[in-house]
Amino acid sequence: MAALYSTRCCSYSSVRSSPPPQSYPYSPSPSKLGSPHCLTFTSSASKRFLAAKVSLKSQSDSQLNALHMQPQDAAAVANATPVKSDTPLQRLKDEILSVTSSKESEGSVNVDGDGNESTVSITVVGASGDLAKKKIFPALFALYYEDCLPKHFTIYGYARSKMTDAELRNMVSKTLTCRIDKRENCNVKMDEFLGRCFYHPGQYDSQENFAELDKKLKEHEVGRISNRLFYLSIPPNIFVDAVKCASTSASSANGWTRVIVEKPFGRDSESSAALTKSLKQYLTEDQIFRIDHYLGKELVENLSVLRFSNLIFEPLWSRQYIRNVQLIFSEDFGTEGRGGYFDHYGIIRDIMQNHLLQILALFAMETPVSLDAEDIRNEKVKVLRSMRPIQLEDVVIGQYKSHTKGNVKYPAYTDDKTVPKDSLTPTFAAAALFIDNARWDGVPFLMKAGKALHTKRAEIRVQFRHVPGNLYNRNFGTDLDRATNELVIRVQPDEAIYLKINNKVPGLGMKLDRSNLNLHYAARYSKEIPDAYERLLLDAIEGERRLFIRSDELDAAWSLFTPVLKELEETKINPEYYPYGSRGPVGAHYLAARYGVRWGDLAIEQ
Ligand SMILES: NC(=O)C1=CN([C@@H]2O[C@H](COP(=O)(O)OP(=O)(O)OC[C@H]3O[C@@H](n4cnc5c(N)ncnc54)[C@H](OP(=O)(O)O)[C@@H]3O)[C@@H](O)[C@H]2O)C=CC1
Ligand SMILES: O=C1O[C@H](COP(=O)(O)O)[C@@H](O)[C@H](O)[C@H]1O
Repeated sequence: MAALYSTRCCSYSSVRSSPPPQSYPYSPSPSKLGSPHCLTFTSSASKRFLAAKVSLKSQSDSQLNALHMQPQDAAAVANATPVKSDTPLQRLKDEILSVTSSKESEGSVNVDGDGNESTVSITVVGASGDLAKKKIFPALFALYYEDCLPKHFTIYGYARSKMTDAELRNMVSKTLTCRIDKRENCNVKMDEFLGRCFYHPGQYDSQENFAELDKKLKEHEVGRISNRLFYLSIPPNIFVDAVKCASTSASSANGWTRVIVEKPFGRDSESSAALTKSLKQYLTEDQIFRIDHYLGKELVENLSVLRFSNLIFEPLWSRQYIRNVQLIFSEDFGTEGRGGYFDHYGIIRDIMQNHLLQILALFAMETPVSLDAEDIRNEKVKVLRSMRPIQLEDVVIGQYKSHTKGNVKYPAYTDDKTVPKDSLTPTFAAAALFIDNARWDGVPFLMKAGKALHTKRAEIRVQFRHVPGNLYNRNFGTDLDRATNELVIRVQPDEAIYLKINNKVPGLGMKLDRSNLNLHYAARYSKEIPDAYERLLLDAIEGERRLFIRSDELDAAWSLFTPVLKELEETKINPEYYPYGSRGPVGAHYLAARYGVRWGDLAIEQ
């Protein structure tokens, strides 16, 4: 369960610009801020308290509300002299006590019921690789810098490459950066952090090597309750071997063991189901944290806040007012260096089936019962399962070709040595999707994703319907589309949420223009936005599953895309070639036009 305002006590939560409202169940006292110990209390106890309060709500709303409970009050209730068992107060007490004790071994507690301290060991499997260097170690350092990691933690790198601890530290140190807005003691913190990083060389399919790792982890855990997180930052063909060895030879004996799995989770329904089945031989669903790093991005996380905590959006969030929704991803670089991987997957599997579809599900879901991970994921699955099968004619694919600009020659996709010269793999795709439910019936959700385009951007564009009988129609000439409102959620770069409205240009005449009501993050918030991997790693440590993909979500996502992917591949559809650095194939415009849509990112004023 997660709260709208972070319950985390580490300064990570300082991203918010104003304090939580008084009615929120827990505001950390200043003395707790920054203390690694309080991670336990804020994230676990207040969540459990909320769970207890929510489940009791139906019994006696007014009486419970009258209690004005805070976690400290909850603790007081829990310690109070027993009262008659049928009163709301006693029931609340029972609930708090039972929820607190039942899942203790699961949460990121630092102290168990008997006062024993626990420790978290994080093993980055594939530590010598690109993702580990680029994202995982820097994110772990950022969490350490922000005092978000538990007091007792150890980080192990594991890979086949021969490296000493010192060499790993040297490698990692080159990738660490300080926050732009927080540099105080950064070098000291870096040294401290590196001192907690170790390396163990080993094969991914060797029980023996993982048993050696286990031995080393135990030395660091010095008898404390051991919680272990394995991050699989390795190619997918070795996921199962690594999971088998980690779970049988290096899982925790007395705490939790969790495994973060990176995408790709298969390449179609069958391979994904096979992967899930294999993983579940060694892990329960609760132990598997399938990462989609787009879910950790600030503005994606904010989608629910925008929808469910502002009166003005949710009433408009349906076919009645929304004409179309656009999910746009573009990168201004190609697949250079990753061609081998990419050619096996293509842009639909790389971006659409996961990142864009996840955003779509969050955007379109019904109001969840609560912010609990299962409630949110239940609603997302419903959306995915309500989606109409994608028709081949609703998909456009493209591949970038070489282009010379000035004196620079940009390569074609197939110029990459690891890509077959005759590859038809799409580096661009656009698709029209539909959700056949009461809320979204008939509303096109247009997706567009591409590599080697003119810009790097990820955004959600919501185009609203025309104002019926608009008194000012004549001010817009024949182009009524220009008069419709558009909400843009710019996920990256330069995060922003802006709403295009019609406005009178000041003056004696009646001239209208379109202006933006603009929430520009850089202007509004002085804090640096944490990288998605920071949020996701912290959630995995805390056992928060809301931003990870459940297996039924994954199945539903693959069921939607597998048939059309198969059709594209079996019929060997030729991609439309577009120059490196361009806006992509014109076919995307024809596709949009078929549904009366104009891509929002083409407008002059964006
Ligand atoms: N890089 C990125 O930006 C992203 C990556 N991912 C996913 O994250 C995972 C890791 O990505 P990335 O770091 O780029 O991967 P790498 O190709 O860099 O591989 C990671 C490590 O795995 C080992 N390895 C590589 N190939 C093999 C092989 N064929 N057999 C056994 N071991 C191998 C290597 O370590 P050693 O030789 O030392 O054992 C390597 O350093 C992958 O699943 C990828 O799809 C997801 C999103 C983005
Ligand atoms: O998962 C992936 O994401 C990256 C884009 O991530 P971003 O956070 O930099 O926007 C993409 O380049 C890569 O192809 C894909 O596998």
